Amino acid sequence: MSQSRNPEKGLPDNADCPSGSGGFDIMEAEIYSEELDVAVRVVHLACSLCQRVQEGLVSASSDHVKSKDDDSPVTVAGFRASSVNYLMLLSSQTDWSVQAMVSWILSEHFGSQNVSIVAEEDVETLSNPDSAGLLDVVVTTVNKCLAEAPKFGLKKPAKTLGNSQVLNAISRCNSSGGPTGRHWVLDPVDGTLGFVRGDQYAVALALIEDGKVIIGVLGCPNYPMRKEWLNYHHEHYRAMTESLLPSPHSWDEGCVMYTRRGSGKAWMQPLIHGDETLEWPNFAKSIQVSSIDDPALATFCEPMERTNTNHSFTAGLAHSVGLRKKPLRVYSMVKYAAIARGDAEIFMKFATAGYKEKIWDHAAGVLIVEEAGGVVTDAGGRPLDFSKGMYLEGLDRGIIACCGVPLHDKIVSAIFASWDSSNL
Ligand SMILES: Nc1ncnc2c1ncn2[C@@H]1O[C@H](COP(=O)(O)O)[C@@H](OP(=O)(O)O)[C@H]1O
Ligand SMILES: [Mg+2]
Repeated sequence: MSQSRNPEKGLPDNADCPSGSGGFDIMEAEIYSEELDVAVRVVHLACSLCQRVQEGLVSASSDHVKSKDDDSPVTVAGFRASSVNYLMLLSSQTDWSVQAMVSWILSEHFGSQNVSIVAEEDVETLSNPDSAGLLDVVVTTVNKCLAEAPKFGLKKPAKTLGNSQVLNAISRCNSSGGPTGRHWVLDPVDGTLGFVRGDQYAVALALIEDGKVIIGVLGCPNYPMRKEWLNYHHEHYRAMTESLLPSPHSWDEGCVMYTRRGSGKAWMQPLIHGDETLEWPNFAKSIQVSSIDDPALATFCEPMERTNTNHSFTAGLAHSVGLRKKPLRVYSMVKYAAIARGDAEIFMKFATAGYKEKIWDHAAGVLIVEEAGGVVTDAGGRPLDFSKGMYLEGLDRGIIACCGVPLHDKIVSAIFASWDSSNL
């Protein structure tokens, strides 16, 4: 789907939602409206935190972030090998900071006794006395971020948070989910490698109730304005967009996508910049999956890293169903965002046998694709089961997200026909 946007402001110029309803019909909007409102705002705030850190990372590496031929972890020209660890450390700090901030906001808003959070990061390393320096950085980052909360329509703390409050906020995210009750599911920074490389990454927040995903919110801070730019490494599209667009921020302005189960709608909002404030629903625009069902015209996307999926198996599947375009390799849940926005038609992931997919890597993206009109199943054609705790237990081989049933059927049939002869 092509987006017509105002390049001056980076906003859709035909924003098409009724104000005050988050984009949904007024009646519908009342169901889970408070949860959706807070979730969208807190993901915007998290994106702003991540952007600030990522900008620092990219400039610190003075435009010399290189990927090795084998796509193994990033190396930075001018830094010794330990700088890889340094970048990963910065990324972990961001994970903890986002997790603490989201946990604090949700607990303040809904009451900590009512909030169960399943999230990626645990608190062990950070609470170790050897990590005092690390904890200081996280506490400072969280407080700086929370000071900006009112710009996003959220309450900031009366006093800056201390170490123990930040550690408590992180450790409250220790729920393991399950088949009953309400559980928030958070991936504070999904796509760690994309994040440290200044490339695509996502902040993902979902609400699961009685095993079903009810709300999905996906922040994609580097989602490019034109779908072709998803193909380019950040340095390339940054240089390109900087020369084409008036604002230096335009290249990476990103968006937040959100939906509510059963609404049959999904929405995308631009991120705010500088002194702007987040006004609900802030130029939200309805998004829809692509209507392409001819494999020859379809684009499929998959993880960038070959450790996370089997690129040669998907290449074989692509060939057998008649996909002709080069795969779009993108870090993180931005792949689900690309399907929901109609920028790609198929997402396939086949992790190595034994790898257990985590619910926080999929919950928000799956619901957004489904409500935008798409289909998501495992490789056997069954819906993903979010009711079994932190893993997608029972997942059959891999994950297939498609813009519609015809392409999905073709892929699932091709998997059926080729699986036994594959080495998987
Ligand atoms: N060996 C593996 N196989 C499959 N997926 C893996 C994996 N190791 C990590 N992942 C997951 O893949 C996610 C990244 O997705 P992608 O490859 O699509 O960019 C990681 O999220 P994090 O980066 O949040 O840890 C992680 O959850
Ligand atoms: Mg992840």
